[in-house]
Amino acid sequence: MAALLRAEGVGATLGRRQILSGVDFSLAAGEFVVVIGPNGAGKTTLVRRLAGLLDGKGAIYLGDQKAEAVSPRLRARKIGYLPQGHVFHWPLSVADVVALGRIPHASGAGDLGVEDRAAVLAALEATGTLEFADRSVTTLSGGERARVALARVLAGEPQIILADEPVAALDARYQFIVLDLLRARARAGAAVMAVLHDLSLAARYADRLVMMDGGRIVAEGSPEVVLTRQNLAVTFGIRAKIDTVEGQLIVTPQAAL
Ligand SMILES: Nc1ncnc2c1ncn2[C@@H]1O[C@H](COP(=O)(O)OP(=O)(O)OP(=O)(O)O)[C@@H](O)[C@H]1O
Repeated sequence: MAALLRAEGVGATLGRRQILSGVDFSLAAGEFVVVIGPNGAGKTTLVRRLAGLLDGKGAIYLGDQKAEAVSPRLRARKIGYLPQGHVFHWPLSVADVVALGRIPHASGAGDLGVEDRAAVLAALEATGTLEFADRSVTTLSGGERARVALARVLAGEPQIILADEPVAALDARYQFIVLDLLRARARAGAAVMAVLHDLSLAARYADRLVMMDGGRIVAEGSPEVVLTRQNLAVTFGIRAKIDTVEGQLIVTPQAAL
């Protein structure tokens, strides 16, 4: 299937450090790709580079157009970026925060139309945040805020979703709900990439896994191909038990090496 997002030989330098180098990556419509890697591997940097928030070597394409040739407004409509550990600084209501996700679609006056309101409501419902739609985001728990941040992204109905640790703050039930939601977006035709730390969840949800280390992609493919004892030892520095239970790969980290 044609890639909605493609990176060719991308790099990024932060401070004076080369953080990413020579990364080739693609994300097709209908695909759910999960990126894994140890702390400092460059996952967030890759997500930010793909989202157009960092410059660097290489090229990024949206469809067959270079990303920088696409207007910022259209880019914002196409790409939904969920940052890691998003912090809200303003005491806006949850409904208003989620409505911000419609800004790239707004008319000149910025008013919400019928479609906008429907998308906001659907995102609130899907993320279980409708029940506190009128509350200020600053009064919510960490997991509740994380779901509001996701709702804002979903409200924009982007073709491409780049989610950096979307379930890190969530309880076990909401981890499934949110990953089911992201997978459903992919099945409905979006191209979805998520960074996850839980390797069993990564295996369960990924159509394709991308393992990073030292700013590079070190393994890529099906969970069975990527999540080997050897790769987990070399890349994560862990000894792990790998089982298949009811067709699902389960990774149990056992010790740091
Ligand atoms: N502004 C900066 N200046 C120098 N180094 C930076 C800067 N920002 C990030 N880094 C470094 O770049 C490397 C990659 O960071 P990045 O946030 O992409 O890692 P990550 O894989 O997302 O890690 P984590 O799992 O901890 O979130 C890290 O070693 C980090 O310290």
